Amino acid sequence: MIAGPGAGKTEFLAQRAAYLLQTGMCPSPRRILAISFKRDAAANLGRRVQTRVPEHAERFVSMTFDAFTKGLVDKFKSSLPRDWRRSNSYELVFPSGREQRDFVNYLASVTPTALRPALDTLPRDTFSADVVGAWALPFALPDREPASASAFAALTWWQERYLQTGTPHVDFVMLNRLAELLVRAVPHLRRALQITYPFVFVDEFQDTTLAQFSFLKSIFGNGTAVTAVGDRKQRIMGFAGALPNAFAQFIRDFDATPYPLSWNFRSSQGLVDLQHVIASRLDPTTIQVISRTTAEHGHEPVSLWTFTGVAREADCIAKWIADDLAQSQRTPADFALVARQKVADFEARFRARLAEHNIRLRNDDAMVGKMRLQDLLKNDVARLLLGMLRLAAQPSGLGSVWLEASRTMERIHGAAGDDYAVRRVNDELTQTIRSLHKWLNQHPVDSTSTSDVIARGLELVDVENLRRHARAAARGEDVDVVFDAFDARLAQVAAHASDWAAAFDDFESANAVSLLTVHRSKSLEYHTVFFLGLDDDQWWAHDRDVDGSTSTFFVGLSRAAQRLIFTSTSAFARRGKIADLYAMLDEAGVRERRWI
Ligand SMILES: Nc1ncnc2c1ncn2[C@@H]1O[C@H](COP(=O)(O)OP(=O)(O)OP(=O)(O)O)[C@@H](O)[C@H]1O
Repeated sequence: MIAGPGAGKTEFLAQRAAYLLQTGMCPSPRRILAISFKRDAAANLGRRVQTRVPEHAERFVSMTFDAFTKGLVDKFKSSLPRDWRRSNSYELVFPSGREQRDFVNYLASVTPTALRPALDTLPRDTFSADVVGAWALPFALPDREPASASAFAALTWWQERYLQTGTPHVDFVMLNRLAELLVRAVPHLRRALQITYPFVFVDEFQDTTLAQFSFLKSIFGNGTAVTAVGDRKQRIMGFAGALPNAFAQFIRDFDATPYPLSWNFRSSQGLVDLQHVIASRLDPTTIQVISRTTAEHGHEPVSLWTFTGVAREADCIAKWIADDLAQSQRTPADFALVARQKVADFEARFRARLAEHNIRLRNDDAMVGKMRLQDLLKNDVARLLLGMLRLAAQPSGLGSVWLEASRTMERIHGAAGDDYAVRRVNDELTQTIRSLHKWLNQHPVDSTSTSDVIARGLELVDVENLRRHARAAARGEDVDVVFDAFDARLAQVAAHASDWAAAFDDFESANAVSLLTVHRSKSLEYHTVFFLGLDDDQWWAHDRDVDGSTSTFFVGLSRAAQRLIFTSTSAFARRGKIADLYAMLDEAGVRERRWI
């Protein structure tokens, strides 16, 4: 399914899942495996299916590519061919672009003379994705040096990081390669996966890397119904090794039939017209999409606001949002501040200015412990813990929080569909919340450590059961990382809160203006989007990869449903590196408003 933003690709996957599960086309105990690139996208899709068919949600497994491959390796690593088996547990690492470049430089000193000239052809910035990711691990280590420079380079990478004595260091590309080797080396495992998952969905397929593609093909290339959805124009992971044209390769290798969609259910027509100008630049064959959303009266769909300085920008926008909220039914969560990459540059200023109007800001990109806030807030286990704490601190008026917590508990205890078990789980939840309520009353926010709160909450639920559930729901994800991140976030908000109810409310900041990068905004939507910083500072790397950068521009601007406002504080932006982006806005007739 190849279609533009807002066409309903994710919604289509949720509907297809409900259809396959309800009609028995995917009969119990078989499951659907849905693979996404972002944890948040995996959680969104899982939730959409949960809402539609709660009685079958158990059989819809939605996770990220990385969690799936890591889960396989963690569970079956003892079945790896002998040369690749390691007795030490590994350390997960994330090689930076610089490490990869340094490694390619280092190769020159160890590569046999005959292969040296070919070293220059190896990609430096995407070495891990393109070279290590492309090399299929042989069952046994070769006893002679590989004949090609890329195979030699990949093997050397494995030797330095994984095969030598000591703690092995692996990144997600290496985990992917190990998982691929596993399913090749253990036919029973491949067969078990194929039987368990007769249907596989892959969202955002345009961002698939070579390693992910070949892994998918190794397991599900034969006999499994694989549905890939995405939009070539939203390919924004080129820097991380996304295939140049994953769809063409998919159509060829999986013998797939492509279907286009030509509606946009998200954005009003004025926004769709702007999107068409940029889409046509990215793909001249793009068809004109029709908006299926009614434009609300009184809005200018797109505009460009320029300011004399950053303080003025934050001031005006905060006041404008406050006025808009006062005159409408909208809430702060209808607004997003999106930036190319450096959102931290905006955070303090906008937080302070919005606070003057009693409006909260939530930085979805902020790191809490080892997680991004957005991922933490979408995590099932974190949501359950937070839900229980919120219910304990504020026993009435949180019906939807109760419903979500009780549904999660039912899933954890495998109670869904069994009336007696459901009642028992709900009784237990009520008891837990009562007990927590008492405890919180005796331990005020200003004199209690947040880790004690978490420990108390976990004491009351069956924590081992919770761990098992978390492992099954998102294989490969470490629950302790979630607990640490939870603690970090709670400590952050508790420091300024007058009581626990306020702290837990602040934790989620559900009713806040979101601040996030374009990458984090992927697949999300907001009534009004401010696309901040249309200047060389945010877009400094535009000329290095104009297509990738224009796709990023496209992803960011297509999050808006009714209003999109670009902003700039630089008088030279129009004539700088992103002059071509400004030219597209001019072509689309976007009007500039100068805030003096
Ligand atoms: N058939 C439909 N009828 C009505 N609304 C729909 C339909 N399909 C999708 N929507 C709504 O349109 C919006 C966009 O849908 P969705 O998120 O599935 O789009 P997408 O194609 O995945 O977008 P993107 O590529 O931008 O992430 C959502 O609010 C969704 O609920």
